[in-house]
Amino acid sequence: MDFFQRQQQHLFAEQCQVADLARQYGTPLYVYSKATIERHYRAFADANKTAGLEHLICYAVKASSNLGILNLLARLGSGFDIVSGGELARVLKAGGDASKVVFSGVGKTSEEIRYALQAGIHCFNVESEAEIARIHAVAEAMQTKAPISLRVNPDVDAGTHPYISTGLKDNKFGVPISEALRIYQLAAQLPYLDIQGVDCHIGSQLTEIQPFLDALDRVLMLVDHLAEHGIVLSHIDVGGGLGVDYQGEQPPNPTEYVAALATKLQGRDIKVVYEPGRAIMANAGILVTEVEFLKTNEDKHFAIVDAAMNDLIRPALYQAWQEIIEVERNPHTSAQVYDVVGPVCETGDFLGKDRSLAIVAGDLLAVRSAGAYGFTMSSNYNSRPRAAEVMVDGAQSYVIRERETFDDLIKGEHCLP
Ligand SMILES: Cc1ncc(COP(=O)(O)O)c(C=O)c1O
Ligand SMILES: N[C@@H](CCCC[NH3+])C(=O)O
Repeated sequence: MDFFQRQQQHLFAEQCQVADLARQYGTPLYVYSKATIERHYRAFADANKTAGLEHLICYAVKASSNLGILNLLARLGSGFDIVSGGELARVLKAGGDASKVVFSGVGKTSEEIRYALQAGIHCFNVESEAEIARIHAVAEAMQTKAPISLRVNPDVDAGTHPYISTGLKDNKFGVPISEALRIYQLAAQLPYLDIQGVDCHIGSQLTEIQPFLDALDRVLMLVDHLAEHGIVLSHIDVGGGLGVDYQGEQPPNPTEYVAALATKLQGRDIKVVYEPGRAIMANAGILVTEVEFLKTNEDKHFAIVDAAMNDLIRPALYQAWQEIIEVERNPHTSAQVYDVVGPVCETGDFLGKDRSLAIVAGDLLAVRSAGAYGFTMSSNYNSRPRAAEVMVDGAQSYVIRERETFDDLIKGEHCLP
């Protein structure tokens, strides 16, 4: 039975053999499905059209920033949510439209602000008063107006992992919603700023709709309050955060999510901006790895694989659970419970614990739901070259990032003279 037949949710529609890809491109290997990315993006876009909402979908580049993926999304009409000058460079290189870019993040440098203004982005999502002053100063020096939204913190519990919750008052993101009117009034006085909207992102991997709706209620109250004070906004950025099924979670799908927001937005003449990352990419990608050795210490069985925490850090960092399955069923062995670990010198280097797998050395495993915050969070720790990335398109596959070589690892470094 092959990998795709075993996919219960048919996330990869292509009839392409993962084992063939692993043989062709080597492991560890990130494999993405073009059809799945397109389907997920269109689910957001179509739901907005159905609801009759004026909208802009700004894919969160941090989820997966490969040029091939950005290019695919740009061709579908997507905008982009960026958090650095580097992400803007990627978007532009991939053919993204700068006028559909929103720039989030608490620590934008003057250089990044200048670059974004030169490119002509849609909006800066401003996260503090100090940042307002900085953006204004850069815009003034360039004799231009900077489009801004204020990221407000509605103090809503997203009910997600504390490391990926962003909308509580003790998180570093945004300004307290109670301070927003004063800060908008301050910004309205500054001649080189152009107030466009309001922004709110309460966290990632949300599996319930209610926190989104609670946050939107608070933001809408602010929008009305601002209008009473003569500050009329042209968009509401609802952020990203829609969760996915890693381990049987049942988050609303993009259609249900957009429909629920739309009920609150009915009758309002305001554009909605979305910043989805995970919902588009997580279940459009897998990480393929080969079993190097099987090892038993006392009662514990380990499958030592050639991918590690440097390739996929989510299990180590957030105790995240991602399904691990055999790429091909091995008829010559029976299932055993393993910790699936990498070669990195850290006890926390695991991809999964207590997984029942029927494997021998040389077999291939696939870590599912690895398309978001997988490759983008990878590193060269332990001087390990980063994996290749491949896009599957029907029966075709394309390398969208080549595997790093040992030489790549030492480029730009110098011994002492
Ligand atoms: C400001 C902002 N927008 C969008 C996203 C994308 O979130 P997600 O991948 O959960 O959709 C994030 C990450 O949490 C974020 O911080
Ligand atoms: N990196 C996180 C999500 C962070 C979202 C960024 N604000 C994850 O893998 O779940």
